[in-house]
Amino acid sequence: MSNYFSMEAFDYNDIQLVPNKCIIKSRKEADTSVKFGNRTFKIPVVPANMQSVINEQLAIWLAQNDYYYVMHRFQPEKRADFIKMMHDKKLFASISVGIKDEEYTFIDELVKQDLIPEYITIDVAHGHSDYVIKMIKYIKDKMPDSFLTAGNVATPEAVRELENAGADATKVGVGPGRACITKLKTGFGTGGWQLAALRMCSKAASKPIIADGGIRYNGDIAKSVRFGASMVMIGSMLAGHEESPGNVIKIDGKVYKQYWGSASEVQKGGHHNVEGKQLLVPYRGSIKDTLKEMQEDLQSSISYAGGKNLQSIRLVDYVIVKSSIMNGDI
Ligand SMILES: NC(=O)C1=CN([C@@H]2O[C@H](COP(=O)(O)OP(=O)(O)OC[C@H]3O[C@@H](n4cnc5c(N)ncnc54)[C@H](OP(=O)(O)O)[C@@H]3O)[C@@H](O)[C@H]2O)C=CC1
Ligand SMILES: Nc1nc2c(ncn2[C@@H]2O[C@H](COP(=O)(O)O)[C@@H](O)[C@H]2O)c(=O)[nH]1
Repeated sequence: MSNYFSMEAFDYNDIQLVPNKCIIKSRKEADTSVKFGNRTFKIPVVPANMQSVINEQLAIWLAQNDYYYVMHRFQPEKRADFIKMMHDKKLFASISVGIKDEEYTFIDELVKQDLIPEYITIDVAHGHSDYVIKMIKYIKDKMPDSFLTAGNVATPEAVRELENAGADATKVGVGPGRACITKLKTGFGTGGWQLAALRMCSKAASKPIIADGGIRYNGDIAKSVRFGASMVMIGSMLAGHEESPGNVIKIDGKVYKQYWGSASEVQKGGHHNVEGKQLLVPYRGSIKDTLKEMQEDLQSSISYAGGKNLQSIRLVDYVIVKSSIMNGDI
């Protein structure tokens, strides 16, 4: 049993990273690329595998442009064709699965048809579970060459157990999401201390971690990297784009897009075990520009870290400033 009472609880708002002497002439020299599985991606950012964030068209564009993506699992019958379509285009396939009985049949069917995705993500709310461990073992047995991420979890114990079961990466974050009401409805999760949870989990991890949920500013990506993330999963900040699946809504001359949680009533089509809500996020133009801006801001972060690549961010000092980083600015 871990003792969390003595743990320092802090979140993205509570931390500032401490600059080091700059060693590059231009921020353009800073390398933001990250290896995840067998591939190298432009930035350590992945749009959330939610139906309000990603669709097939966006997945194709992301894969074509060296961004990591994870397709959602909410149209299960389309997943086999999706893998085939991506492979026909010579692109990598990255899908999500759940843990219900029919998912075992789905994995068997993929193996039978020789449709092996390069990346698989086991995506459930409470990933520290024997049923997730069983699914990890099943997938690694049937598809040993697929890079398997499992989540979501909140503790070092969970990270270790999923890694030991065979997961190639774990996804950390229970309840910090913008569309999340898990923290309110169940009293559990990493809402308000996601960054501290990430720190704790990454100390225990021997494989990559995806930090999932709670990113509100581009600088939070660098903070996630500092505290051990190899990848950062983002929902709300990537949901308001031209390419995003949500409907456009206009109110008083302002333009928004719908963003809904994967455990919301909208997604589930019913009101049992609802742990998510729908909200509006401001329309932000093309996702291409937002991803480019994230890359440029990360290049600046690397420069402030006094290095040339993401590794330099992992080594910087930090200060806990307890919700005062806005300094009255907003
Ligand atoms: N990151 C986060 O904080 C959260 C994310 N989500 C997202 O919502 C989507 C739906 O998630 P989920 O409901 O897990 O998917 P599923 O509906 O596939 O449920 C997962 C399975 O685990 C069982 N289960 C047992 N305990 C729990 C529990 N506490 N929470 C959820 N399932 C449990 C479920 O059975 P039964 O339904 O009968 O209980 C079901 O068989 C996913 O995309 C998930 O990532 C949802 C909540 C939190
Ligand atoms: N508790 C819930 N969490 C959810 C739900 N749908 C998605 N999610 C998680 O949120 C992140 C995205 O977070 P954001 O802060 O960037 O918006 C996503 O990747 C999931 O892990 C939900 O219905 N309930």
